[in-house]
Amino acid sequence: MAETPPRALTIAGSDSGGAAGLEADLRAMTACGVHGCVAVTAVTVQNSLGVSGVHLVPPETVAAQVRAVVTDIGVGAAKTGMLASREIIDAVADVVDEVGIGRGPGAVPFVVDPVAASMAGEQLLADDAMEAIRTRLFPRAALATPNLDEVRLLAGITVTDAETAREAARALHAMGPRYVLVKGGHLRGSPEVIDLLFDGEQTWEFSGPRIDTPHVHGAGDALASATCAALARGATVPDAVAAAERYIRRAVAESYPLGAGVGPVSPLWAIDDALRARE
Ligand SMILES: Nc1ncnc2c1ncn2[C@@H]1O[C@H](COP(=O)(O)OP(=O)(O)O)[C@@H](O)[C@H]1O
Ligand SMILES: Cc1ncc(COP(=O)(O)OP(=O)(O)O)c(N)n1
Repeated sequence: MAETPPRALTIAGSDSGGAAGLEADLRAMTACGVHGCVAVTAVTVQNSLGVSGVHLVPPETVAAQVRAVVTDIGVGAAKTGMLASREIIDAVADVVDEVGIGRGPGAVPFVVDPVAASMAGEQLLADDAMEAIRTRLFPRAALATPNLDEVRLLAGITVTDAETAREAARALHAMGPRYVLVKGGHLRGSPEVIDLLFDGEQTWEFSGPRIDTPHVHGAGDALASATCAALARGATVPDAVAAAERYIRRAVAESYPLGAGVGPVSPLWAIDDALRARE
């Protein structure tokens, strides 16, 4: 019998196409050496062409899943993905306080990925829920990981270059997260992708050439989950983000077509490496 591995929890929606959402989260956590647990918030009807339906899980069921996982299995870190509604965000904020996820003494780190829209622009978060992310989740977060569309919705800042990215990181940090990672994937004209981590004083820049692929579905989910996994293994936030950045670059480089639209990044690229080595 093997030892129990580190555990992490994703509080997220399901993507029937298996590219983003909790399906991407679990694959990324597995690839990063962590047993992933799930609190499902919503079932989406989704494929490579977009989202055509959303069915919400009752808020009390979302909270009950978190309680069931943490009180029995225990987790070293948790993350959010699609939270869908204000009511679910309120239930999550309450239950993470109850079970010791967040910022109190001895609390396990909480990564808030403020998922607001799908890659095709379909809304994944109700209009009145943005304010709840700002006021109820950000103050509990060790790390917030907005993409540039979410930066605009949350902070009202359109990022076009390094200076506006720094301005956005400062504005978002003032809303409460201990660290903010402004993800640069959506700055499509730029030959480099630059992600900026900020803790209120220090800035870390993670940059690399933009990989030429249209298939980036699930990139943000995999990045936040790899960070959450590294936190569950005991890394600091800057070290966890650095490890996740190395991981996501390779996942984007190994992305593949799937269906007629946008295909996924490859969270399990290390398995492909292992299989190739065995051939
Ligand atoms: N074309 C790309 N080349 C290299 N890295 C990328 C590319 N697209 C995305 N990434 C990486 O994936 C991360 C998440 O992608 P992004 O599109 O910014 O967020 P989301 O998937 O949440 O919309 C980026 O911050 C970046 O590190
Ligand atoms: C169920 C579900 N959750 C999250 C997303 C968004 O995924 P993300 O990796 O943040 O971004 P895109 O891949 O959509 O750019 C989703 N589509 N579905």
